[in-house]
Amino acid sequence: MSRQPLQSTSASPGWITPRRAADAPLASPRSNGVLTLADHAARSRQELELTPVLEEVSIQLACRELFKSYRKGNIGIPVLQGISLFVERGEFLAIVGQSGSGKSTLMHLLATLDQPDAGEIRFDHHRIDNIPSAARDMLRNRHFGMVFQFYHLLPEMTALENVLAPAMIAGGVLGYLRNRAAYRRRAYELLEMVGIGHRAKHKPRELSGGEMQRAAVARALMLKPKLLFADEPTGNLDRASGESIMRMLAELNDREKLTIVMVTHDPWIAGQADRTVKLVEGRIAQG
Ligand SMILES: Nc1ncnc2c1ncn2[C@@H]1O[C@H](COP(=O)(O)OP(=O)(O)OP(=O)(O)O)[C@@H](O)[C@H]1O
Repeated sequence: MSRQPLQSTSASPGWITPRRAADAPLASPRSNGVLTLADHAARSRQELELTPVLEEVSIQLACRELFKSYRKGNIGIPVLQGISLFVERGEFLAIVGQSGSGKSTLMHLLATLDQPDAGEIRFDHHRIDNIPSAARDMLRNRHFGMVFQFYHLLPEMTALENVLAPAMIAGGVLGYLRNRAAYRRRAYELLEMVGIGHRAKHKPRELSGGEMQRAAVARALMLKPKLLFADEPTGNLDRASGESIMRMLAELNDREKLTIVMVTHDPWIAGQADRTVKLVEGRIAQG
């Protein structure tokens, strides 16, 4: 993929602030000392000027020198030890490594489900590791799709309702009700697209593993994400179901140019991606 220089006028994504970042005073704390979302966006722009390596427009997600430890009593268990990587727009990246090497931890940080101890993460050139948790929630809801090994579908909801859930969260009850017909149409279309339209009214316990993962993919696509994170998406499936989920992801990447970051320990699954990054004991393996 060709790289182009950054256009520093790139628009601020809607999840940061309804105000344009360029309009905000540069990183000025409010009188009560609390930074607003606009301040965070502006600060990101300031820092951007100091970090040319992350400025290329083709780079959608990047992290630099990420460290993460877990605490067990008084003992810190280092898991990530200085991870730097980037993901280009439209790229399909696989993160591989042995069990315990830190793959899921890294993906959780990149997807803002957890925060690093040190280092930075940028999405569309904006810092996302240090923004308030409400902004992180909004970012995930509006711009990230997530697919997990164990599906994480809500058990009391039908497949259709699970697919609709991100729209309900994004718009609140009123927003959802206002656009209910359009949302339901899209949810049905997505269930058809992933091949389980006939299971729309079924609850997760009435679906096979492969069907649950298809419903999870449809849910992840509901709000047209810019980036899809998939953590061992085939890890709980038999070979045939796993291959068909992978064909679906590869097609989304090919046709829709959807950026995908996938964690897997399976070499065949990783082979479906454009590029592979290998973790060894919390570091990126060289070569
Ligand atoms: N919440 C936690 N508290 C303490 N330790 C944790 C926690 N989550 C993960 N770990 C530890 O961090 C290390 C990395 O875990 P992680 O799940 O990121 O590895 P992984 O490469 O995804 O492994 P797998 O392929 O088995 O899922 C492991 O040693 C794990 O035990």
